[in-house]
Formats: sequence, C-alpha cells, structure tokens
Amino acid sequence: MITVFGSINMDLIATTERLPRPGETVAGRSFSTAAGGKGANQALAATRAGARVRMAGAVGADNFADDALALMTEAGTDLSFVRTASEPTGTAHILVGDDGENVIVVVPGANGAIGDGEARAAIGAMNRGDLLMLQLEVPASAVETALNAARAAGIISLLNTAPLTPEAAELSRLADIVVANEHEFERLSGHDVLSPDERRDAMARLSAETGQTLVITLGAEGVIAIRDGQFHEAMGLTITPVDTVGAGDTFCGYLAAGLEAGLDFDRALRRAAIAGSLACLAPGAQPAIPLAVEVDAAEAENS
Ligand SMILES: Nc1ncnc2c1ncn2[C@@H]1O[C@H](COP(=O)(O)OP(=O)(O)OP(=O)(O)O)[C@@H](O)[C@H]1O
Repeated sequence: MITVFGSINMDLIATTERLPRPGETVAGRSFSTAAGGKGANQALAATRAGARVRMAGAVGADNFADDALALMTEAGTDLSFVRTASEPTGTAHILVGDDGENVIVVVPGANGAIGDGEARAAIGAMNRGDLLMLQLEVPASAVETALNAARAAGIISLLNTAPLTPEAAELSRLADIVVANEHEFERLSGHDVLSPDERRDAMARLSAETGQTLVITLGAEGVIAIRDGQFHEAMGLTITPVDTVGAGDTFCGYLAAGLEAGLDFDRALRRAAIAGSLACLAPGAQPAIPLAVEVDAAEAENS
C-alpha cells in the first residue's frame, strides 16, 4: 500500500476579464470549485493508477471538507488517516484573467496544523518496504519527521519538491527518491540555469553523493532520471495542452503506483510521463487525472 502524507485543499476559482489592482474591485465572469492540494491530487492519481492508497492529512470541520475529499472517496482511496482539525479546510483562492495570467492565495488552514503526531501515526501504520509519498504543502517539520521515521522503519520515501520552499534542499536529502521539475532541480542543485549537459552532470554528482534516485520532469520534453548511477529517459505524448495544472501531481502518483507494483523503472517512468501528458488534455487538476485504462491505451498506441 502507498501512503501519501500531504495537503488537501479546496480550489476556489474566479475568472475575470482582467485581474484587479490592489484596492480595486472588478466583476468576475465565472466561479468554480475543485478539489485540490498536491497531496490529495497525488493520492487520487496513484489510486486511479490502480494502487491501494492511504491518504494521511487533515481537513476542517466545515462544508469544504466533503467536497475536497469527494473524488478520493469515489475512487476508493483509504481516508482513515485524514483527521478533522479545528482549523478550516485548506483553500486556494485563484483569480484567472482573460490573458491567462493568475494570482493565487493559498490558506493552509488544516494542512498547516499537521505535525509530528500525524507524521508518526502515518508511518507507524506502514510496513517495511512500503512506499511513502510526500510534497511540501504541509509544515516542513512534519515532513522531516515523516522522512526520518520512514528511513528508520525501512520504508521507501518519494519526495516531490513542490512547491519549492526554503527547506526543500535540506529535506530532499532525507528521501530515497526525489521528483522535481526542472526549475526546482536548479534550485536544489544550486545552479541558476542548467543546460541539458550541465543538468546531467549535476544529477550525476548529487546522486553519487547521496545514493538517491533523482527524477526530473521536463514538461513537453518528458523526464530524465538517474538511479544506481544509470540515466533513464522517457517521453510523454506529443499533445496540444489544454491546461497543464496537475501534470506534475499526476506524474508523481503514477510513478509511485508503478514502482509499488514492481514495474521496471523505465516502464514506470514512461507510464508516469504518459499519464502526465493525458492530464494536460482537460482543465483542472483532479478531474483531468487519467484512469489506468486510458494510460494503457495511450501506451499501447505509442509503443
Ligand atoms: N506540454 C506538455 N506536453 C506533453 N506532456 C507534458 C506537457 N507538460 C507536461 N507533460 C507531462 O507531464 C509531466 C510533468 O510535467 P511538468 O514537468 O510540467 O511538471 P510540473 O512542472 O510539476 O507540472 P505542473 O506544475 O504544471 O503540475 C512531464 O514529464 C510530461 O510527461
């Protein structure tokens, strides 16, 4: 079973002709809500990929909680380690202008109340050899506790270094597998802009030093990884993206599910990259996460 330790949010999205300036009020065009949070998105992606998944996190005792959990409930994700906190359910307040520009305020709420107790409880319920997946939308101290407890218990940890936080580089050292996008990897490696050759050198150096598996997603260019000193590359699909939101979370969920199922590393990367591409073909994060049968079909068509 995969355990995802991380954030659960409700996204509140308003579209408007143009974004307001400070102090200004503008009329909106439309409003929608969507379940989100990187933890929840990745848990749903791994569940849709066919894995047995437990989500560990927190929501508030409010009307947003059920909606934030709805798609995971429907998919069959185990929610027994989702606690109801006294803080409100985490919310992301997203304004999108007609030019595609956006401004976002994330209020962590219950996600910010996750601490060492939740981390220890989640790891305590896992078995040696299980996979733990984390991101950086819950307090860094809880992520650190979870990663250390996982290592002590022989649990394999996969950390997605999103969103990039000041503690990201330090925390990433504690994980067995690190998944970063190219911008995050530049920050982790301490270099501003990396050419493809410089990126490979930086990956080789870092993984030789730490022994970690490093996986760097490259948007339309697919993914490059290094594991046990060997480089691996995979491409997703050639597509015209509708909305790339959630591509990275879908990638992580499918990669975790592939590794947990014992797929060979190249195939797990390829399926994750294909799933990431498919997630770009529909708007929003969670609704756009493909089912395993859709990834099977795309994989067969493009083999
Ligand atoms: N434009 C695209 N065309 C094809 N596949 C894509 C595209 N964008 C993303 N993908 C697929 O999704 C995977 C993850 O995307 P990306 O590297 O953009 O991660 P990310 O920056 O974390 O994403 P996001 O923050 O948008 O969720 C890629 O490795 C690729 O397989």
